Amino acid sequence: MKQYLDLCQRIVDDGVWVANERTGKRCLTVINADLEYRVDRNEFPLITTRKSYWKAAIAELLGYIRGYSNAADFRALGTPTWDANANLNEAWLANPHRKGEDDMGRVYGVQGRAWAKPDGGVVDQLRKVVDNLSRGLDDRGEIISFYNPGEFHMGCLRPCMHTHNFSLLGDTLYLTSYQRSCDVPLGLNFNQVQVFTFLALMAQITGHKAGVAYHKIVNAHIYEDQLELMRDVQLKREPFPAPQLEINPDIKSLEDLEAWVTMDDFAVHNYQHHPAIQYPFSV
Ligand SMILES: Nc1nc(=O)c2c([nH]1)NC[C@@H]1CN(c3ccc(C(=O)N[C@@H](CCC(=O)O)C(=O)O)cc3)CN21
Ligand SMILES: O=c1ccn([C@H]2C[C@H](O)[C@@H](COP(=O)(O)O)O2)c(=O)[nH]1
Repeated sequence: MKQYLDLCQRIVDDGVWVANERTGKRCLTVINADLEYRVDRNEFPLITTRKSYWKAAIAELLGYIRGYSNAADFRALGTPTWDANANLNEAWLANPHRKGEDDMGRVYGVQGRAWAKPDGGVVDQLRKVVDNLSRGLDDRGEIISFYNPGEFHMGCLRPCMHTHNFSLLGDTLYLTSYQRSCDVPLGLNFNQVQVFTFLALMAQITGHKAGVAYHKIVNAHIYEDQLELMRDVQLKREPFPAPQLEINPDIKSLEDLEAWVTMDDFAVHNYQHHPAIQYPFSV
């Protein structure tokens, strides 16, 4: 929690105002942040200085793992977080590649599970990583990348957390995740949960111990209409100790994640938090 608050304070103290054309808003911005999550100690990096809707964050991750491309599928899993980008962004609404209500296009999980090959067929990046790790192999390229510039025009948003790189040291699995753009009040609250949970789940289904997850962020920002709430409310609060994440031990394979897992297979223990803060969301 301290590293999150330090980053928020750093943006407030040292951030530079940058105009963002896509949203028409200004963002207070810093470049480069390195966060670490101790999955080995089960220190779940949930924000405690406001109520965090962690189930929605895990639902998003599960949707990416399943390769979803439709906001309705995300809603069915338990998160409305893709509704606005799928249905309220003018540029995407006018895009001829959009296949109707709720379509997100070729974003995130579509690239992770079905990256189109120029010579036909698709690459299932996640399947390859799971198969290698399951037999104890780290080929130094256990990478899942959602960043496909050749298909940006076919999706509602470029991926923000764009690359997940897994590593094996002995029987311990590590994850390094890269994020190009981070809405610190809203997005990071979710992304921390996702990086932690992704490592915990991958360790569980490939039969390894979970180690540390490293989260590398390039552009970390607070939108102008979020600043007051962050500076004058959230940053004035004292954090509570980290809670713990419990994952149903019956989840043993990628097929389990695809077929039957729901948010009921996740529980958080000892989550003490301050009251919710509703931050404005920029589409
Ligand atoms: N501007 C922006 N920020 C983001 O963080 C973001 C995007 N756009 N677009 C793509 C996804 C969608 N994400 C989202 C979208 C909404 C919330 C949100 O409204 N969170 C609320 C409540 C969530 C709930 O009730 O389930 C929160 O208080 O955390 C969070 C992340 C993260 N990403
Ligand atoms: O997982 C996510 C997804 C999105 N965001 C934020 C970061 C930015 O504020 C917007 C995306 O806008 P771009 O113009 O494409 O950078 O969404 C996030 O923090 N985490």
